[in-house]
Amino acid sequence: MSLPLLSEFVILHLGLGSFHRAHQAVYLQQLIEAGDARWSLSGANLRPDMAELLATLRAQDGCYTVETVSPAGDYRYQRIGAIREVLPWEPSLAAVVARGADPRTRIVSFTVTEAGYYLDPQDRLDTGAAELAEDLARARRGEAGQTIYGAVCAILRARHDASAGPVTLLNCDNLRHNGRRFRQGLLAFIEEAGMPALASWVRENTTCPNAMVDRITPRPPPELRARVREATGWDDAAPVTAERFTQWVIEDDFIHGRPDWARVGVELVDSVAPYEEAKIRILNASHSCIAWAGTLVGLQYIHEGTRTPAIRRMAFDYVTEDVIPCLDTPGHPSPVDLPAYRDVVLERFGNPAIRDTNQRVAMDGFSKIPGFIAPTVRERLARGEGIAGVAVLPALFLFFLRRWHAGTLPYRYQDQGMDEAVAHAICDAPDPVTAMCSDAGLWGDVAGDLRLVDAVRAASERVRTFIEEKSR
Ligand SMILES: NC(=O)c1ccc[n+]([C@@H]2O[C@H](COP(=O)([O-])OP(=O)(O)OC[C@H]3O[C@@H](n4cnc5c(N)ncnc54)[C@H](O)[C@@H]3O)[C@@H](O)[C@H]2O)c1
Ligand SMILES: OC[C@@H](O)C(O)[C@H](O)CO
Repeated sequence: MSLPLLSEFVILHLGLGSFHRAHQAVYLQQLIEAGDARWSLSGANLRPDMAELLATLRAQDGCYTVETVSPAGDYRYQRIGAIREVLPWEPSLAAVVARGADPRTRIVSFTVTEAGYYLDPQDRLDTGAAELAEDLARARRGEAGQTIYGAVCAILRARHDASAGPVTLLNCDNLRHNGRRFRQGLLAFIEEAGMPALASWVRENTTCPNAMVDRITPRPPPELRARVREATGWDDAAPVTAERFTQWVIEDDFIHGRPDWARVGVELVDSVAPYEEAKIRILNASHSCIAWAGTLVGLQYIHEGTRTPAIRRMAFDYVTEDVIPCLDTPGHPSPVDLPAYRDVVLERFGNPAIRDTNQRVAMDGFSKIPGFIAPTVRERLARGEGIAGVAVLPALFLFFLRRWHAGTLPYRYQDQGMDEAVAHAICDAPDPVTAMCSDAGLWGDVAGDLRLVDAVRAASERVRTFIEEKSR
């Protein structure tokens, strides 16, 4: 297959959702505008869920507008042309594999959501998941798959066969130790597919830096197109909108070169751990807290919940009482000013111009509880400390889940990590609190711990009172 020339070096990105276009593509655009055009992006989706958007982007030569809005309500518009190639989706992923095996491709990056990694709390690959089982069967037949592992496995096999050289695999999802854990899952997938020689090659010829990514990027609302047209004169059919704030911290472990991202504000560090812990536990977990609580009292947007004192208090207390003492200890002070970080995060959430929906942020609770919330419970219990602050979050989720179970949520709840039979069984149990707190998929080694059960039960009373007061 002949492929068009993109640039000297290429980043192949898998998962062309809103976030990639508002974050990684913007950094590369800024670098290009600063005069360094050695790198460009090729973008693709592993699933057929964005066919229309991909077609639109192709029709626009990969160009689109990013709208950003500051907490003070200042709007700015930037045209992005860094995605120089948009690969159409096809079941074989042939063009994706070919681009991945192109020697110019030095980085394969991806955003496939937290639920796209199929790792259990012990970081074992959940080979029982239907999509993964299908992809393993495809890999054994020499075909590409539609999970990140099935796709990257096919790319690496083609790259190995073509002697195309080493490649960095860069995870841009909200996942703790996202590079290391992806690598663990990938190697397990390749071994399970019966390709030990490829696994050895991957160990030697790839790196997977951990990275922390941050920019609140809501689903593009219908009115965005008109706003962009009004502001820029361009009738862009694929714009995105995001907050002005942006951050990308990456461990500097690239095996075959990288863009000079430091020129445009990317932080290249030795260890991303303190940044990702602060982000996941303070930003992402509080975000879910506000989305679940807001939904329970009939709110539609994140800023509305953040500006509701009782909801803000739940998030503030959770961070202040339970998270900060975990992340900033006398032996290991955090390089992040955590109270200031908390305050900035709450200010960002309160931005009314972002209009981020509770529906988007509430999703994937069955992946977010183990990833964002359970570590705080585990660490505090191990140290004999109380968990009253953090217990409010699963208590909110349980009320939320029971609304889903009863069919009374105001929107469709999406949760790729949820086994619906398990979720219904939790809600139908004589004691749903005990049932939820005993779920090993949510809580790992603290599942069933009576201190967790008691704390969530007490927190549930606080949540019940909150809902009753708000509905009076
Ligand atoms: N939106 C944000 O504010 C934000 C900020 C930081 C990080 N992120 C990360 O980016 C992810 C995507 O966010 P978005 O706003 O682009 O969402 P989106 O809905 O616009 O796009 C989701 C993308 O993930 C793909 N995908 C979903 N499940 C998959 C799976 N199981 N396997 C393979 N591909 C899958 C979809 O095809 C699509 O390309 C988030 O889940 C998060 O990890 C998002
Ligand atoms: O908490 C939901 C996330 O998608 C969030 O918007 C993002 O992580 C902010 O960077």
